[in-house]
Amino acid sequence: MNRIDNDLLSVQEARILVENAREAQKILAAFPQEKLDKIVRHMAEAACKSAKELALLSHEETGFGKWQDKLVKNIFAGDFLYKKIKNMNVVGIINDDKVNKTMDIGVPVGVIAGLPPSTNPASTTIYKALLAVKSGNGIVFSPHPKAKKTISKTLDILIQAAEESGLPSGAIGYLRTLAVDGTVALMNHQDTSLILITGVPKMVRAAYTSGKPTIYGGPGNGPAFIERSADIKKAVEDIIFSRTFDNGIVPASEQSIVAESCIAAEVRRELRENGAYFMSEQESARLSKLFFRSDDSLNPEIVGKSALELAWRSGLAVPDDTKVLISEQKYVSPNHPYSREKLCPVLAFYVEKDWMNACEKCIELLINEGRGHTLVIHSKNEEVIREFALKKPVSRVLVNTPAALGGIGATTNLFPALTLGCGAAGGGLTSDNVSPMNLINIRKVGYGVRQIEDITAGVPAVETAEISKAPGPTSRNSIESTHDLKELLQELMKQLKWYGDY
Ligand SMILES: CC(=O)SCCNC(=O)CCNC(=O)[C@H](O)C(C)(C)COP(=O)(O)OP(=O)(O)OC[C@H]1O[C@@H](n2cnc3c(N)ncnc32)[C@H](O)[C@@H]1OP(=O)(O)O
Repeated sequence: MNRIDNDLLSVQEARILVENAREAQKILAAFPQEKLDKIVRHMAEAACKSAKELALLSHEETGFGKWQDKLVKNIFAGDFLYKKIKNMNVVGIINDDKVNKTMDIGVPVGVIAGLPPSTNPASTTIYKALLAVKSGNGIVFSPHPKAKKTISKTLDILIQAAEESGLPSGAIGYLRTLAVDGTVALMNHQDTSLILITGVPKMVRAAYTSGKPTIYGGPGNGPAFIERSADIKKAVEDIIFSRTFDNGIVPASEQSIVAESCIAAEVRRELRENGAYFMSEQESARLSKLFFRSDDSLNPEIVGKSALELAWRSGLAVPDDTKVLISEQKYVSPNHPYSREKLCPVLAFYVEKDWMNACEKCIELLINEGRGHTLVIHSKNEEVIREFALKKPVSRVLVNTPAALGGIGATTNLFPALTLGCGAAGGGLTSDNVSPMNLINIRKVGYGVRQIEDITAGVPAVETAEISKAPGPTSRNSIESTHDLKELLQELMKQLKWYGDY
């Protein structure tokens, strides 16, 4: 098939998939929460059963990360996330305040366009599919072309389990013919209500161009600040663990360390003891040539590769037990390769004289890239932690934990999520760890009716304008004298009634 035929087929397919999902979602919208929950449970069980197979396939197909850590993430989505959402009320009456006489009704948004990244193809697909069904939505996926086999296989497993337990056919679908045109058609379709996208900068731009509400996991570039009161040994272990988890592919993970000068020597020593290799200036420059492509985008060749492989590729001689490559840096700039996100086990290392300067350095780094994402602080000083949390342009401040796992809610009590919102700071719709609650609209019901006397009770008389006594619309010319506010409101109510009668 030539490229034009492929593009046309993909567009056609996208249309049919969205229309099918729309029809199926109309049925799904009438399902009570318990019925949706039963389907979600079967999907989660099926995902866990195939977690290892999918982890291996993902690694084999993309070459990103480590299959063992991908297995952890698949189980995280299929089991840990499932346990978190299983008792949540998302659709129907989700809040009934009998005292204030208000009610919240969770209403599915409709059909979602889901785009998983090549870096976490199986786990993010499981996560998005569970969230969509839990919230009564249809979802049509556009698999990332570099992880097509993994995403298709994951979806085949989930769809079979879901449809066997009552999901209307077509509620979950995916494009078989992959092309940018088809993905754009999916996002632009009039029946697509929301786009849920993780990674892929070019597709994020296309999503925004569609004009549809878009929830996306933005780029990270989070620094880890080690403050003088920290348990340095534990902080370093956390950072190395996090930075090497799935070979540094999780956007919440640390991209740099900022240490106070009074503890810098000890931090360096601990880092070396835990498998960090501090590169010379020349070695740093050599390695950095691998980071970005000529169009300045991240080079996929380095993504999710081990420190040893990166060293080998750039001709650096490093010890065999090297886990992380570190470059000592002073300045932050958009053109500086060590000031940006790299999705591999490389860290920049900054030394600042005190926590206030460290605070500024972290802000500089985040403004440079990763605005709205995540930062981590290692400290026992609650005052510093609070000050840090108050000032940083991020949506997640993690304390004394590995950022890769803390950010996604594995080692913290944040919502377990594989799409981490970056809020307005990062140009996004939400700053949440995206949950099923982000995939519904909330219909508000107010039935505790307040009388006009209740509104005006205790309101002092004020200088104001009179409204024409005659029935009909008020005009500026009818302002004649002064009345108190209570009279004014009563007059307004009369006029509103007149409109009603009319
Ligand atoms: C838990 C989390 O939040 S996971 C988030 C992980 N973080 C990221 O993904 C960071 C941002 N991603 C990236 O920078 C890149 O995707 C990388 C570096 C990881 C991989 O880069 P690459 O292997 O070159 O793949 P890339 O994602 O750019 O896509 C390759 C091509 O497929 C296209 N493509 C991607 N997804 C789709 C899709 N669903 N449909 C059609 N085309 C697609 C891209 O537009 C791109 O087209 P181009 O070659 O014309 O530029």
